[in-house]
Amino acid sequence: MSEPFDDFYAVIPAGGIGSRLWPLSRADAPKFLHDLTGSGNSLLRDTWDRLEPLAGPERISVVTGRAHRAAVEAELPGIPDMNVFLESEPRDSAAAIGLAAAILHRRNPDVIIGSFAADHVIRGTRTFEFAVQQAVAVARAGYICTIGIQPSEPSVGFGYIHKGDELVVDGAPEAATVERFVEKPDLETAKQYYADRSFLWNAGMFISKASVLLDELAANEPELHAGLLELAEAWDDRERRGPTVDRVWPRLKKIAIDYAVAEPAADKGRLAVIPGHFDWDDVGDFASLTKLISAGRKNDLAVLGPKARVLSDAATGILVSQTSRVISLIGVQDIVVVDTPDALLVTTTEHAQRVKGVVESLKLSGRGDVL
Ligand SMILES: Nc1nc2c(ncn2[C@@H]2O[C@H](COP(=O)(O)OP(=O)(O)O[C@H]3O[C@H](CO)[C@@H](O)[C@H](O)[C@@H]3O)[C@@H](O)[C@H]2O)c(=O)[nH]1
Repeated sequence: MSEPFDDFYAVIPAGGIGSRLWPLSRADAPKFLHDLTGSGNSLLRDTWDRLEPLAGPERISVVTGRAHRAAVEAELPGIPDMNVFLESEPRDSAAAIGLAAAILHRRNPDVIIGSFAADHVIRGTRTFEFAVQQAVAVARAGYICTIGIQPSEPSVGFGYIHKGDELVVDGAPEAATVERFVEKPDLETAKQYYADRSFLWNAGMFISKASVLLDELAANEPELHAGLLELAEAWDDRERRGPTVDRVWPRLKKIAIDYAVAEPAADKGRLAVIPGHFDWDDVGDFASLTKLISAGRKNDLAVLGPKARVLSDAATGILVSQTSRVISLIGVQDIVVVDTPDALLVTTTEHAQRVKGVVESLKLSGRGDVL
């Protein structure tokens, strides 16, 4: 186990709904609260357990919606109350991570923060810890450090990091500069990046001094930055926190950290990268969930659900069951069936990315009750 660094705080933004995993993932049961690996733990709990050796329970904070407070505290009984930052509504990742940066910076101006998505699957504890330790060293040198994963396909669901020259930083032998950061390119561009081994996927982790992240936000999104400082100033005063959140939070710009910070920081030479040699999966849709559960056994049907009752004959793909209904699948390939008490999804792994479109349509047609 590695030594904790006294000035390092881990931040877990836990707010994404994971709409490509609907109807498994819902507004009131988002992806990070599910056990998708069969470990017996939610993804959020696994994230906490991964970070604890690096930051210790006193220095891990979670940014989440007010509605998820009880569920988060039940998953993480060791989290101190002052480390739970509650939003009144989702305002995307720049606001969520920026809020934690602003509060923690106000409490300690020298703090280094690392943000780690709440809903990823990572295997390889030692290599993960080594990557984060290097990233903290790079952050101490004044950079915003990302962790990059060698792409295994031309995905359009990730940010791409164009790795530059070696960056000489003590304690970070694998550090490199970043030439460019491109958030979610189109397919043609993704294919070019995939063919070029110097592009890495952004694993959704950003490690920097809180002050450096806030300076970048101030330069690129001054109104968002001003709102975050106002919130941080009132945060530790119990009387003022609630009214300030109600007034300021809903006005904050909705923008992802990748656009608000990573892309512009790369253009200014302030972004760095450490390659991650661990197994990483963001389990963003049912195609990746199928791969994860079937662990390479392509001729089997992957099944998720404690009460699943399935009869399958020559079927491949995935069945997710939250009911006790008997489901039989015969001679269907790469099928995705998700059976819940009030919604049923049937698609194929090839079309898994399009589930997000169903969620959008349901929103527009006023069927928020099944989201
Ligand atoms: N608290 C809170 N957290 C949020 C919110 N919106 C997003 N998050 C959290 O921020 C993290 C990333 O947000 P996503 O919205 O899931 O991002 P993405 O589309 O998957 O893309 C990001 O991650 C990819 C890797 O999975 C990256 O490749 C990509 O560049 C980007 O960073 C997740 O932990 C998510 O829970 C919010 O409003 N509130």
